[in-house]
This record gives sequence, structure tokens and C-alpha cells, in this order.
Amino acid sequence: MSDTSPRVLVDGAGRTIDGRAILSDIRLSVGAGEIFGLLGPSGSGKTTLVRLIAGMDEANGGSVTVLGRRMPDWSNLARIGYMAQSDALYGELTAEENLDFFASLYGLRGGERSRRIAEALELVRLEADRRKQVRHFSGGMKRRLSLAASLLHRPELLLLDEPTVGIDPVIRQSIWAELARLAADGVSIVVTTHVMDEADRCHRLGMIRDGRVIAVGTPDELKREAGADTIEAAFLVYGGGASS
Ligand SMILES: Nc1ncnc2c1ncn2[C@@H]1O[C@H](COP(=O)(O)OP(=O)(O)OP(=O)(O)O)[C@@H](O)[C@H]1O
Repeated sequence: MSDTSPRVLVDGAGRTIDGRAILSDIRLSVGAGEIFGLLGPSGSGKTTLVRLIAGMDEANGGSVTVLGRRMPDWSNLARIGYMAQSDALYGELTAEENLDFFASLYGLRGGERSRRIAEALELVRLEADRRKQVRHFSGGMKRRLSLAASLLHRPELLLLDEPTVGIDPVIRQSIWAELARLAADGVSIVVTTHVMDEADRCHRLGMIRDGRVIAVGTPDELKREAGADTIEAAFLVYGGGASS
């Protein structure tokens, strides 16, 4: 059975905080097995949008529908993997204990729980450090552990806010290869990034500036329509230069 309905549908969504429009009239959709990148300068509203999709925050206008449910909807929690920009890890616990904690929140038990934890540690190449307390981890190791935690319950939708910040190029490549594999298995992925070579690896991109989507398309479409050789140059053509 193939599922053609969008996993994420953002329809005219806005978010105003203290009278200031952080996001305005956002429209986008993400299909099954699609890697959708949100690209935009710091402060453009990417995190705010990801939080609306995750159901951590609510739009003040329009709607956000995820896996067929209007967000926020807590019943979607077990079907979404969310990796926030700041790592929600326990420094006193080891890597393995942190994952064990998250696995228990997702209701994983027994052999299945140990298997998923081992798989997740292998994926982010932290097997050798699994018994180390997280307070001794580097920033990049914490990012990798957060990614592992977001994958434990095999979510249908993965929301990653700057997943590769502080991660060295070799592991970054292996993480992107894994994201491509997950997408090929039907997982939908929304990922925010500033990194232009990562943007090129997304199936489609939404370029965001000042809380508005200024362009959506595949990396090739966006470059072609802008008459640009690179995503960075295309971004500038669409009006994505630094704000004031
Ligand atoms: N709770 C809040 N209260 C007030 N302002 C907020 C709040 N959350 C976000 N903002 C503002 O909204 C704007 C967008 O922030 P957001 O974190 O979504 O941007 P971003 O594109 O993710 O930036 P970065 O790439 O630096 O993470 C910023 O100007 C930020 O200061």
C-alpha cells in the first residue's frame, strides 16, 4: 500500500510572539521518504517552524497537519523523532544510560530495547564511548547521541534542527548516508541547516528569510530558476541576503 498523502502539511501557518510576527503564511508539504531542508540565516525562523511541526508550539494562524493530525497532538509523539538544537541529555549518565532512559519513555522493553540502543549507538559511531558519562563528551559527540535518541523508536517523521553542528566531516558524511537510507525506507525527514553542501543533499528545500518562505523546490530547480551555480548564490537571487 503506497501512501501519497503528505506527512507534513503546513498551510498558511503563522506564529506571532509578543506582537512580533516570527513566521508568516508558511506553506509547505513533505511527502513520505522525502528529505526536506529548511535553509535560512540565523534568526529567520527555522527552529520556530520545526517546533510547530513537532507540536512543541502552536501556530496562531493557518494550520500544521502531521501524519493526518492537526498539531499540536500528543498522540503523534511516538511517531515523530525530534532532535532539538540544544541537546537534552543527562551529563551524569553514560551514553548508554541516556539512550536507555529515552527508550523507556518510548515504551521499548527487553531485547528490543537493547537491540535498538545498540543499533543507534553504532549508527552514530559511539559504541566505544557508550560507558562514558556524557559530561565528558565533546559538542559533536553530544549531537550524535541526540541523533541516536531521536531514532530509537523508528519514527515515521524525523525533525532535525542543525543535526551536524560541531560534527567532523567523516561522521557528517556517514550521518547523511544514513539519513538517505532512512528516507529510502520511507521515513520523512525535515532538517534545518546553514551548510550549503548539506542543502544540496536534500530532495527539496524551503528557503526561509524573515519568517517567510521565499522559494521551494529541488536544489537543481532552485539553482536553474535563479540562474545560479550554487545553492548559496540561488539563495541570494531569491532575496535571502542578510537582513538589515
Ligand atoms: N520564545 C520566543 N520569544 C521571543 N522571540 C523569539 C522566541 N522564539 C524565537 N524568537 C525570535 O524569533 C526569531 C526566529 O528564531 P528561530 O530560532 O526560529 O530562528 P532560526 O532560523 O532557527 O535561527 P538559528 O539558525 O540561529 O537557530 C528570532 O528573531 C528569535 O529571536
